This record gives sequence, C-alpha cells and structure tokens, in this order.
Amino acid sequence: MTNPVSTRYSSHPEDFKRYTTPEIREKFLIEDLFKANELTGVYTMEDRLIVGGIHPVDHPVTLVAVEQNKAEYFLERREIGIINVGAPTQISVEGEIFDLGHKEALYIGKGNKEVVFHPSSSGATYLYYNSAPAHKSCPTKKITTAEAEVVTLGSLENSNHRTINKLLVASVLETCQLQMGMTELKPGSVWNTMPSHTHDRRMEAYFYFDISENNAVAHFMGQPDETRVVWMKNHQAIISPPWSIHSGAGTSNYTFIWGMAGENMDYGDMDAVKPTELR
Ligand SMILES: O=C(O)C(=O)C[C@H](O)C(=O)CO
Ligand SMILES: [Zn+2]
Repeated sequence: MTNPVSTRYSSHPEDFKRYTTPEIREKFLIEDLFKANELTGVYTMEDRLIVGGIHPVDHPVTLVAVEQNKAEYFLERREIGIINVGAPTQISVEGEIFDLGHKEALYIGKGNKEVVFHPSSSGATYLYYNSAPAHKSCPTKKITTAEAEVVTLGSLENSNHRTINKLLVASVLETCQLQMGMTELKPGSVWNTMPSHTHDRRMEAYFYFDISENNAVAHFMGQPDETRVVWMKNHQAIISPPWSIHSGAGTSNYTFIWGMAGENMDYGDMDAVKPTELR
C-alpha cells in the first residue's frame, strides 16, 4: 500500500521571498484532504506536525503507523487531535467508543494502539486531524464547544467579528505540545487573525471549512514586511512556518481550525503586527 502521508520540508524565509505562486502552493497548501475510506496527511518538518483528513464512507478507517513514524503504531510516540467537520460519528480508542458531534474535538494521547474512525449513519464523515510528537501519555478526552475556552474578538465595523473556540489548549486539558481550536466568523465579517501575528516559538496550520459555494479565502503568509497571498477553497489546509503571519480574508464568512506545535503551550504568546506595519 502506498504511504498516505507525504513529507514537506521546511523553508527559509529568505528563500520564501523568491517563490512563485505555484511554488508557494506546492510547499504550503494542502488541497486534497478527504479521500473516500482513507486517512490522508502531510508530515511537515515544521515541528513535525502531521496535518490530515479522515473520510470513512462505507467502512471504518483504522489509524496505522505511516512510514515517517518508523514505529509499530501511529501513536507510539505521538498525540493526535481530531475535530469533526462533518456529520456526527463515532471513534473507538482501545475499544472505548466516543460519540463525536459536528465541531466537537477528540484528543487521543500517546500509547493508544487501536484507533478506529467509523462512517456516520446520518451523513458524510469528515474528520480533520493534527498530530505532534509526544513525550508522555496524556488522557484521551472529548471536548465540546461548551467545554472550550471561548473568546469573542473584533467587530463588524472592522469586518473581523469572530468567536475563537480554544478546544485542545492547556486551560482545557493536558497535552504534550499540541494545541487546537476553531474560529467562527460572524456573518458580514471576513477577516481572521487581523491584527495578525507571528510566534517564532510555534508553527501553525489552518484548515478552512464552511466556505459556501463560489466563495474563497485569501490567506496571507510570509514575514510581516513581505507577505504573499494563497487563495484557498473549502476543506483546504495550509502550513504556516513559525516566521510567518497567518491571516485570511474571505469573500464571505467561514470557519477555520488552527493547530500548533512547538516550544511552548501559551496560546497568548504572539508577536502582534499592526495592519499598518504589513507589507
Ligand atoms: O482569528 C484569530 O485571531 C485566530 O483564530 C488566531 C489563531 O487562533 C492563532 O493564530 C493562534 O496563534
Ligand atoms: Zn497564530
């Protein structure tokens, strides 16, 4: 069987400035996350995060080690966070069943051998995941938006009114280095992460969804003094190296999942950049 997870190497910010649009898309954009009855992924050398999708259609999908792990099983030295962006479904971990509703998250700690993703009985199953190396086993836990740390930022006047649901963060549960959450833009607002920021201590990945038909998101990346744009469609993800801003403006409102790994677990550790400082 071919390896369902491909490798992407890290880029130097000076090299990034010389990339063409197709090169930026090839190195950072992840276009086809969901394939029927498969787990797909990209293993980025940016903090070794694996970013991917699981799409069980007519039979369950099992989490198995990929070539990059060189391990007996996927979670031998890793943790994983999964957010359901499709119909309510079930995930079994060492035989224990977790019911995962739309926009709910499941954290599974290092050391769990048997993880099975089941097709939903009530619609299409789309599970988005991030996985990071882990040094110890933290308890497996489901987190709903009611259990998340929720903050509302921005305003309609600034077109950036949004709710940040911090699902898998240190204030909600214990993880080794993974942090994940979901930001929902209010109707009429289109800007995420504006004012923007970088955090050299952590890389980040964004996954855009709930983008309605014929709409798209212009995702901005690069060092603050020399940015580039990547046009993104529904169900696409993008890798943000630690030196890069990660902001987006949609042609309509949308939702996205952010995930981070790296040096610290402090969600608020960001180096803010004013809109007037961007180039
Ligand atoms: O809209 C936002 O602002 C975000 O969602 C920001 C992300 O959570 C982020 O970049 C965390 O570092
Ligand atoms: Zn960030």
